Amino acid sequence: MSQIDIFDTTLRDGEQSAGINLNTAEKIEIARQLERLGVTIIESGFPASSPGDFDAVQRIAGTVKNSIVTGLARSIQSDIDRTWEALKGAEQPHIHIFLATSPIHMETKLFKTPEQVVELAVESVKYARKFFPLVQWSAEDASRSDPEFLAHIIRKVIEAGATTINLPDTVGYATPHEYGAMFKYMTDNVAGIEKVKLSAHCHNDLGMATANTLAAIENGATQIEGTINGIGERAGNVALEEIAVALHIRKQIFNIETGIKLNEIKRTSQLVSQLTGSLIQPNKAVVGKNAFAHESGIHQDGMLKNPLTYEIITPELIGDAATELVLGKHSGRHAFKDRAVKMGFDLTEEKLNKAFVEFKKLADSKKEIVEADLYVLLTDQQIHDNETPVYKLESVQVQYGTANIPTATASAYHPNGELINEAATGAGSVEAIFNTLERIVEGEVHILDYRVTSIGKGRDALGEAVINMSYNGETVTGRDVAQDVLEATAKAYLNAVNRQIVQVGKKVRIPAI
Ligand SMILES: CC(=O)SCCNC(=O)CCNC(=O)[C@H](O)C(C)(C)COP(=O)(O)OP(=O)(O)OC[C@H]1O[C@@H](n2cnc3c(N)ncnc32)[C@H](O)[C@@H]1OP(=O)(O)O
Ligand SMILES: CC(C)C(=O)C(=O)O
Repeated sequence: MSQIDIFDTTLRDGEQSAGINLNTAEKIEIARQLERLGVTIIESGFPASSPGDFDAVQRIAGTVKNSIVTGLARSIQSDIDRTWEALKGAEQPHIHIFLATSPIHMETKLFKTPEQVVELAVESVKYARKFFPLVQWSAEDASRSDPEFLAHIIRKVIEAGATTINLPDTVGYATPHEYGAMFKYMTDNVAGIEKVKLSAHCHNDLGMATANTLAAIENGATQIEGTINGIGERAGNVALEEIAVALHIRKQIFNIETGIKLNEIKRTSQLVSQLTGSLIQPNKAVVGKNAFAHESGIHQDGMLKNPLTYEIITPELIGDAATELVLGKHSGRHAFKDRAVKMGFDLTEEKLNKAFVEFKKLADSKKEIVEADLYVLLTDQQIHDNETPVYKLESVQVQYGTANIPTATASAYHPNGELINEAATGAGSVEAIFNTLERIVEGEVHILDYRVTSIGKGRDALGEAVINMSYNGETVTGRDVAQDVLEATAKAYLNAVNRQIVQVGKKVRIPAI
């Protein structure tokens, strides 16, 4: 198995993302985690660009011991001098010098002829080698450069002392075939290229950064540059976690070792997201919130029977929590039953089926069913006894306005099967409901306690009502949930009454909720 180097540029190209600005302390924290992750090189900034970047690069070089620390510089002596100032205390001083080689950049940005560009590249590499044992030279916009010219300038900078040659797809323009072909062309046509490291640096403008990087590896790249979570200029850089995991999962194809501690990936990703304030899209490969979440019934059934049916990466591999079978409208009975059993419910098939029907109804109106929702649903099934007739709420309606007296109307089936309609007023909507239901229910009710809370998070969280009452001299508690707290209140009221009726009917004690 051969080894490739991982060059992390989260703190340089990653920080070039619009809206990201890390201070020195944050950069040091990320650098320490990158070191733990096992990256070979940390590009910690562009020392000549600002005093803040200079400070961060210098301090990271003094802190990190197990990864090489580098800084970016233009092909300008003062940039190189500044980088040396920042990095001279590093264990293995390394500089990254770049110069554009594509016609469009040379002509319209640098205003230089190809010959002038070669001369400048050679001069700057020679100058840098006076100080730095390790000099990486990047041909900015390599993928839009003329291959013959690129091969020529690479020969010259290798002669001048470059120890790494980087061929960036600066604007994310190349296709995997083209990018791989460029590496092959350089390996075939530049004598001595095997003596230096050959690096890939891909941007994601067309969503091909990962594929391009893998194509470079297949065609001779020995170093990969990228960022954590794929942050970076415009659409970002290649996400290093994707490369590391792809090389691991498909090792039969690549036969490559990266030195990355895969189980540090999740932690690194979260730290970078937190400190940069750059959120990770939920469906992001490897580190997205949904990367290990299975929502549909057929997938969940497969996962329960054999996880390999739908899971090519385990969350444990990258240091993430366990796989999640998210219960929602696409879930099936197998996943539902599995969760009920894990939650400690031991229901008959019939009751599970009934709960499943209720679950599907609820899932139609709620994005995600959380355990608290399930708890209520399954508990209801556990206590519900079809043989004892009970009260059943048909409908409830409340009229409320600051200028009106709150009035509730309700219809409910009496245990004898009769549909009863009643209305009453109250000091508020809840009292109006209580007063209305008191007219429907036979017997004496005294409300002892009442509370409402929300179940789950977000706007579509369910409302839960819990009512503790004395009914016909016995203390009972009723609980229910609904999208609306007033509906939950009416149901909880009748549930409390029904629990007493069922207890009396069965002559058994039902445990308190
Ligand atoms: C592909 C990449 O990601 S390259 C890295 C990009 N990163 C950054 O630019 C972040 C940090 N940059 C900065 O803080 C500033 O741009 C600085 C401090 C580096 C330079 O600022 P300024 O001196 O005001 O120049 P400005 O950024 O406006 O223009 C860049 C100049 O560098 C020149 N230049 C660009 N690349 C190179 C290079 N590799 N070598 C030499 N000169 C270069 C440009 O031609 C332009 O020169 P000009 O002023 O003669 O026209
Ligand atoms: C400086 C170089 C390597 C770069 O960031 C790019 O070309 O994208």
